[in-house]
Amino acid sequence: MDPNQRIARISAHLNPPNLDDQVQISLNSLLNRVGCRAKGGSPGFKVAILGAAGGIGQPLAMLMKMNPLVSVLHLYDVANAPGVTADISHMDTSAIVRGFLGQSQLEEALTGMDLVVIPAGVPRKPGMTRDDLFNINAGIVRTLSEAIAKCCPKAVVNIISNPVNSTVPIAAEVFKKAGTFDPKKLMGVTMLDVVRANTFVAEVMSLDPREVDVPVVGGHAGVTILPLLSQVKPPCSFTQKEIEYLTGRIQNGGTEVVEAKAGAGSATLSMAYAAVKFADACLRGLRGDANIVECAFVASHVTELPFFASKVRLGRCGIDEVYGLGPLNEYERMGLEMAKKELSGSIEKGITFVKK
Ligand SMILES: NC(=O)c1ccc[n+]([C@@H]2O[C@H](COP(=O)([O-])OP(=O)(O)OC[C@H]3O[C@@H](n4cnc5c(N)ncnc54)[C@H](O)[C@@H]3O)[C@@H](O)[C@H]2O)c1
Ligand SMILES: O=C(O)C[C@H](O)C(=O)O
Repeated sequence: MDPNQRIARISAHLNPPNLDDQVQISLNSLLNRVGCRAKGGSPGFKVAILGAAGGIGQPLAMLMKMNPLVSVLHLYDVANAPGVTADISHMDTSAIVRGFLGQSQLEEALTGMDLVVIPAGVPRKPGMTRDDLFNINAGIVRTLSEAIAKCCPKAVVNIISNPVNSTVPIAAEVFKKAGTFDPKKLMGVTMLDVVRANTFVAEVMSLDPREVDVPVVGGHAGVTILPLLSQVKPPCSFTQKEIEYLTGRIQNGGTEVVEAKAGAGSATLSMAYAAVKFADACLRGLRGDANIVECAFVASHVTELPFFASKVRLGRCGIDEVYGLGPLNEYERMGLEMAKKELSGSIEKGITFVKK
């Protein structure tokens, strides 16, 4: 198709001829006011990465710069943000990149953002649990969330910093205090568990990992990571030995990388890949694409706990629907009880940290 014809077709889609200008403007301002994106809004999204100079932040920034849905990319860190920004900004893709260094530039980094991705914080070393990171990362996530509440309260927020089972409740509590909490906008990123589960199941079943879809629910630490192998697509039948091997490997995927890196940090490259996969799903949802379904750790009524990871449908306002768990087998029901027990303490710890 001739490029001019293509532009005309796209703009007709963004601005349907049956809406007169005044109606379109009112619709846009109404949707903006409730924190949703309108048809006819900017074709690109503004994305900030907080912790952009870190092990995850750098490859994540590179992959986001390659994403055609991103028009503006803000890279914030307390160290080395200018260097990473200069480097990434030379890539010949369309997103405009700006760097922000240190607390004094945090508010500028956040103003006007549609999506904020947070990989700021310290990673594990061998022998540590994710909860051992709480003392340092809880404060970092609280500070960053306070700035989000002030500067871009309608942004979708993707939290990567560990322990996710506590940092998401921390962010929620900060937003509640500020009066800006919208459960549709806050998501803990558990996509790496799904990415790992797809890979390991594909290995066992000799499938192409791109064709495998494993729901992983619960949370993001040890036994709270609950792969639902009875719901794998395409349908697979596993032996009990395979189920135990796969469940253990998926739950310990993070530790496998921490030990292999032997003190040099935790998963960064696979995490950047997973973070971009999830961020891209959020952006496609904001754009209005249909049927965008991914797993994430979110405010939830799926169990008695206030937060839980399950499949969610992403849309123009963030999360449009949180799905239930579907039918579980006996092994998964036992796993669910163990997951809930541990999750409950981690969620409470996050909430108490902000309330105290
Ligand atoms: N959700 C997941 O699946 C998942 C996967 C891997 C890692 N993680 C977590 O992501 C976090 C980051 O891991 P990493 O390997 O990139 O660590 P890293 O140490 O390589 O990078 C962290 C970055 O955060 C920056 N930072 C520290 N304090 C900050 C602040 N107050 N504001 C902004 N930036 C700040 C640091 O300067 C650094 O550049 C860790 O907590 C890790 O456990 C989560
Ligand atoms: O394991 C870690 O500490 C990092 C991350 O949560 C992971 O799952 O790789």
